[in-house]
Amino acid sequence: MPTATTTFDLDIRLRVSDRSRCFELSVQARSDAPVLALYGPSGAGKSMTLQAVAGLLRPDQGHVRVAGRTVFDRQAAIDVPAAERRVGYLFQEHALFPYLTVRQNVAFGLTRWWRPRLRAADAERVDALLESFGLQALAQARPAALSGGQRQRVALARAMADDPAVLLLDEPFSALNPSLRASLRDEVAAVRARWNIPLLLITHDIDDVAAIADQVLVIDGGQVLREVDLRTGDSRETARERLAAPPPVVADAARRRGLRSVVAPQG
Ligand SMILES: Nc1ncnc2c1ncn2[C@@H]1O[C@H](COP(=O)(O)OP(=O)(O)OP(=O)(O)O)[C@@H](O)[C@H]1O
Repeated sequence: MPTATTTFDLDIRLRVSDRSRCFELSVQARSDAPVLALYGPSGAGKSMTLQAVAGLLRPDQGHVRVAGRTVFDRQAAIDVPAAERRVGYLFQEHALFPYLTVRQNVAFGLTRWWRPRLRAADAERVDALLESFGLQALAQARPAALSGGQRQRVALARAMADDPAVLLLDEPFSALNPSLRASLRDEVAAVRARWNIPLLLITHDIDDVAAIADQVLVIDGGQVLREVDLRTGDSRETARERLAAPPPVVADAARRRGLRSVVAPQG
C-alpha cells in the first residue's frame, strides 16, 4: 500500500480514438524514487501519462496522487485544475515565451492577467531562482539570445517558480545538441538535489535513464511492462542491459500483482 506521502501513486486509465485508430493507456505505478523515469519508444503512452499527472489530460478511470495529495480521483469526483496541482512542467522544447525577457519568463507563472505586477515575496523568489540558476546577468535577455543550456536553465527556473511539489520533465534533453546533453543531465540532477524535489521524467533515450533515473518504468503499448530499480543490486551498466532486453512475457501478470516489486529480467 502507498504511504500517505508516496511521491507518485498513479492509476491512469484512458482510451483515445479518432476515425482510424484507438489507443488505450493503463498505467499503474507507485514510487518514492527521487528520480522516476518512464522509458519507452515513440507512441508508448509516455506523454499521455505525464499530461494526466499534470492535469492536462483527464483519465477515464483511476486516480493520480502526487506527494501524498489526491489531484484526481474519478470515483471521488476529484479533479484539481492543472494550475493548482503544484506540479512543475518542463516541456520538450522548453517552450519559452520569445517576446518575454528571461526574468519575465521565470516570473510568468506567478503573475495573473488581473495582477501583472509581481508581489514582493514573488519578486524575491524570482531573484533567488535567477541567482540559483546563474541567470542574473541574463535577466533582461530574450530567449533567442541564449544558448541551449541557458534556455534549459530558464525553463527549469520557470518550472520551479511556483514552488512545485514535483517536477515533470518531458524529454528534456532531446532538443539539445548531443555535446550539451551530458552536462545538462548533471545540471538537472543537481537541481533536483539542491531543491530536494522529486522528478518524473519521460524519455526514449536510455542514456538519460542510465545517467539520472533511480527507478524506471518501461512502458510500451500504453502499459508498464517492467520496473527496474537502479538503486539496488546491479550496477547501472547491468541495469542498462536489462532495460534494453525484450519485455518479459510475465510482465503483465507481475504488473497486476503490484508494481512495487521489481520484475525480474528475462533473457
Ligand atoms: N486522439 C487519438 N486517437 C488515437 N490515438 C491517439 C490519439 N492521440 C494520441 N494517440 C496515440 O496514443 C499513443 C500514445 O501517445 P503518446 O504521445 O503518449 O506517446 P509517447 O510515448 O509520448 O511518444 P513520443 O515519444 O513519440 O512522444 C500514440 O500512438 C498516439 O499516436
